[in-house]
Amino acid sequence: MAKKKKLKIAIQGITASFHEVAAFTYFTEAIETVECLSFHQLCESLKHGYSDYAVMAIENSIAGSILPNYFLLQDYHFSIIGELYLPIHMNLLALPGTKLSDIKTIESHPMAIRQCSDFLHSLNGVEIRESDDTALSARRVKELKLKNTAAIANEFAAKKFGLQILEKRIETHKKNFTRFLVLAKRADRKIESNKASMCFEVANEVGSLADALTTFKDNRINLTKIQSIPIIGRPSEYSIHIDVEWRRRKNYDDAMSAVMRQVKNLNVLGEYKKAKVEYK
Ligand SMILES: O=C(O)C(=O)C[C@]1(C(=O)O)C=C[C@@H](O)C=C1
Repeated sequence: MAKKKKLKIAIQGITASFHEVAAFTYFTEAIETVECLSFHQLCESLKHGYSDYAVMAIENSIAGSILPNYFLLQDYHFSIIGELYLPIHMNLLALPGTKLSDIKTIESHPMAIRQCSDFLHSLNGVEIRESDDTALSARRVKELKLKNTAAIANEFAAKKFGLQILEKRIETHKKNFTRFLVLAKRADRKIESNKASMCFEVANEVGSLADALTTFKDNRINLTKIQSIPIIGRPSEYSIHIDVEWRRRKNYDDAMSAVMRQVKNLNVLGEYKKAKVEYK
């Protein structure tokens, strides 16, 4: 029997990155990951068909929204077909035999650095360097035998690249999670959805945003996220991104047909199944 082809999933970062963990956690079928060293590259991979889906971090419970990714969602017109909340545990990794006092430089992905700011502020005289990916930083320490550099990454990266964990769980708050979106080129009509993401613009007038949000409230639609996104070239004007969830589909449909008349440039970015936040 012919072997079933594995789904190709674009991830930001390399093997053992948090994106790879997110991809293997979300998909139950056989997958292979397509490594991308930026979120822009990840979108290009999906756009040109080098991957079937993409997994994209969108917000973190310590570091907040990844604003550039909201722009990418608007620009690429992909469909959000799912989401995942992944618990994030950060570790400081170094070559075996290294002591914390040997470390002169710490490098990692900027979102990882922001999640460990309390720990990093407690160190003196250590240079913090941003990289494209947590796992890539770990691999660099190993491959270049960097004796005075440590990487912030997960425990899989420690194992994969043969590094020692110098400090465990250095995230500023132990209940730390990153929300990832699963993107496809087209919407999947088979998905039984109870959550949606959308963006729109409102007139710069008293109450225009409040009116639109009240429409959701009146239809018993729960707002789970609101993010304003600057409109480039129109200073002080914003596009509003919201995530909403519902119990009864009819409530959502009713709210949408009313909201459509209250806002401009309404763009539904995806309807999908809401994920649970499970702390470990
Ligand atoms: O560097 C990684 O390992 C990533 O997968 C990127 C990323 C991010 O973009 O937020 C993913 C999860 C964590 O929040 C830290 C970094």
